[in-house]
Amino acid sequence: MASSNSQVAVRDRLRIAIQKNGRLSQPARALLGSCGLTWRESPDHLFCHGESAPIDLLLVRDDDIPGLLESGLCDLGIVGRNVLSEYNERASSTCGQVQPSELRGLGFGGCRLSLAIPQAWTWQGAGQLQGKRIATSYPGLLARWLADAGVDAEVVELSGSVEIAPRLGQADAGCDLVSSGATLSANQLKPVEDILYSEAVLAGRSNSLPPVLRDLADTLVRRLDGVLRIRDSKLLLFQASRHEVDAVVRLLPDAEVPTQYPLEDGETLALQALCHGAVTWQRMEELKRAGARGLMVLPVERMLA
Ligand SMILES: Nc1ncnc2c1ncn2[C@@H]1O[C@H](COP(=O)(O)OP(=O)(O)OP(=O)(O)O)[C@@H](O)[C@H]1O
Ligand SMILES: O=P(O)(O)OC[C@H]1O[C@H](OP(=O)(O)OP(=O)(O)O)[C@H](O)[C@@H]1O
Ligand SMILES: [Mg+2]
Repeated sequence: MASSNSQVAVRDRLRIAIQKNGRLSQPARALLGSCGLTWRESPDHLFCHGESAPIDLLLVRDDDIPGLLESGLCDLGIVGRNVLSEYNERASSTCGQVQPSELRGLGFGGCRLSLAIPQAWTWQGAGQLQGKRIATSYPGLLARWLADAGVDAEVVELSGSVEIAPRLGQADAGCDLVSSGATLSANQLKPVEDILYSEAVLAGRSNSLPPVLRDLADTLVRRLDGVLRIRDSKLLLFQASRHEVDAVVRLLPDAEVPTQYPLEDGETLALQALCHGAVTWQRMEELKRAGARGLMVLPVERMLA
């Protein structure tokens, strides 16, 4: 994609690209929404004007996001690590501008890029692939893995339905995304090596934005950090006698240091702790046995560090 740094210089609104239709579309929108962003809705359009902040949304094919970032037409993007890594793997062999990099893992869209062989084969290691044909939509990442393993194999590039290639005789093995493994087993394949662990990531060109856009991007990333940090967090409120507090706090290794207030009797403390792990009924009962009283578990809506 051609360079367009001049367009970056004149823009004063941040642009963030997300997938238009697909697995990452809704979770990406929801995540940005929980950062306080709203847009003028236009379901059939590819550009949504930001209302709550000068941050506009671009709705595109996920494969196009790294290129939009590299060209400067877009400032941030939400895309699978698999797509970003493949783009950078290919770009590194051609050289060019500042490549987009991963700024944050976002905790959804989890899957693996795995090498899969016919179920009838017994896996004996990478050497078994010497001289074989491997179908994939990720030729850059696969070629890198093969080179690292010292294996000379033919990479057969397909844009989709990779799992059917061995059945059709188009390839001997495949390399594709795996989540439940159902698609592989439906095609009589089995995963033998994981090449990449992927999830949706926030991507951008760090340190290359003009000041106005960088301030907007920094604000958004700070909000995002707050949202990600509390996503599975709960606020625990309880009381405990002074001599039992240590025993209760030992049961909260995933909590931040609790805030403590002495009550009037001088013996009881009121405590509040931000807990980052699951607070199940069983866990509450253990806390109660250790001396916690009046336990309350509250959702955390927002947090700004
Ligand atoms: N089975 C899966 N389970 C979980 N996440 C997946 C799975 N398959 C893909 N993903 C993740 O979701 C991303 C988007 O997948 P999707 O199938 O919607 O992409 P696509 O068909 O390439 O869409 P587009 O039309 O935008 O090009 C993938 O790049 C990957 O990061
Ligand atoms: O391990 P599983 O849970 O079966 O998931 C893996 C499948 O999911 C993705 O395909 P998708 O369903 O998105 O179809 P597409 O590649 O044609 O878009 C991926 O390309 C695999 O084929
Ligand atoms: Mg795609």
